[in-house]
Amino acid sequence: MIELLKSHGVLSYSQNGSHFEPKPLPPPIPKKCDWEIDPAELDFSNAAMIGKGLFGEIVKAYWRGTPVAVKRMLSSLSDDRLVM
Ligand SMILES: Nc1ncnc2c1ncn2[C@@H]1O[C@H](COP(=O)(O)OP(=O)(O)OP(=O)(O)O)[C@@H](O)[C@H]1O
Repeated sequence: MIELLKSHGVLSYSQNGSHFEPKPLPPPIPKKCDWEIDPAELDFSNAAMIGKGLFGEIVKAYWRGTPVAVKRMLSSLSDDRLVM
């Protein structure tokens, strides 16, 4: 088992080289993902509704000049007590 863990790089030598120990965990993933956009960059000046679902409406807006579909939660559902 030790050999298997070593071969997968899960174990490494301790600092003084006397024994193997688990590798330190990588740093946590940052909260803001790189695919997350800043809502302030959405341009709704020529927005048009293009669809509606149970929880929200879909509007065509622009992000950095690119047309995008934005789902906006229905205001009737925006009360925290109703959001699951
Ligand atoms: N990316 C998109 N581009 C164009 N139209 C879209 C896009 N996403 C949704 N729509 C339109 O909006 C309608 C509703 O989409 P939505 O994702 O809200 O549906 P839903 O999954 O049924 O909704 P809900 O999860 O709120 O019940 C779609 O049927 C479609 O006509």
